Amino acid sequence: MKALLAVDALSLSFQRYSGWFRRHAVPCLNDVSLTVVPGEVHAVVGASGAGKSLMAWAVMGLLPANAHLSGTLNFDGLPLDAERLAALRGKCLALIPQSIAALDPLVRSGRQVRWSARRAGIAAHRTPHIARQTLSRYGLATDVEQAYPHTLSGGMARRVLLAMATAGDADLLIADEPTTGLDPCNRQRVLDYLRELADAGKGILLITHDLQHALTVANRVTVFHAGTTLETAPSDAFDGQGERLTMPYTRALWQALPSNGFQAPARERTHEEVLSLA
Ligand SMILES: Nc1ncnc2c1ncn2[C@@H]1O[C@H](COP(=O)(O)OP(=O)(O)OP(=O)(O)O)[C@@H](O)[C@H]1O
Ligand code: NI
Repeated sequence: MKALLAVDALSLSFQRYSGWFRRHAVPCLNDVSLTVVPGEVHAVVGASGAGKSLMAWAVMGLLPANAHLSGTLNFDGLPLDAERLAALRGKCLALIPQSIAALDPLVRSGRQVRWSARRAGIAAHRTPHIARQTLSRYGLATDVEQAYPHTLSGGMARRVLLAMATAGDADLLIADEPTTGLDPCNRQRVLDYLRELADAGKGILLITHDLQHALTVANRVTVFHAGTTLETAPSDAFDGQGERLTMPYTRALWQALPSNGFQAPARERTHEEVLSLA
């Protein structure tokens, strides 16, 4: 099936000044590759600082000016250059950002969702209805529409971000840690909703720390480590002792889950050891 999103050999570094004139490049991503096809939830898992959010920002064209990017990004078979990104962002590609600081503190939640719908090209007279419908889908009552972000709990604010990203019915949704701070019931509800979107033909890139919960909805899982993609495996390969997983690091992640008895490796591996198949 044709990929909705194809990230190929993506590398990223930041230019930093270490003196008045001395510049050096700080590498953050190296040879990151993955695809998202319509109808799938593709989970991206990996430790904190592995580069998962940076990849999301790179796809959305939201990196700061000192970022240097190489490799290719394709959306629906065509290169995702700056011009195309500007036209598609919010309409065809949407991001649920990791931080709730992305909400505007001075604007009521309902209005922010209406703006997102408007940016996605929905006619102005339809946006109040769409905003209400989207918020209620995530269990947010009408009073949340009137609330400013600082009066919401962390979990409620996260669901407002989710409503903003989904109000425009984008084909590709990148959800960066969308369940952080949610209670188990709401967490599963959000994951199930992402699954429903995929079943309706959308492509979902689900960035998470939580392999166990990701596996309840994902078709495929890509494992990130120290700025690179180690392996992409189908969800059903996360089974037994992980015999169908290629990389020892992926197997170790699987075996360390509570349901597998917290089998921790004897010692932490170096990055070189993680990259090797031994
Ligand atoms: N603007 C920036 N300039 C320089 N380095 C940065 C910048 N933004 C992020 N980094 C670095 O890039 C690395 C990857 O960060 P990123 O936020 O993508 O990790 P992550 O996998 O999303 O982690 P988490 O699971 O904690 O969200 C980190 O080491 C971070 O310090
Ligand atoms: Ni992140």
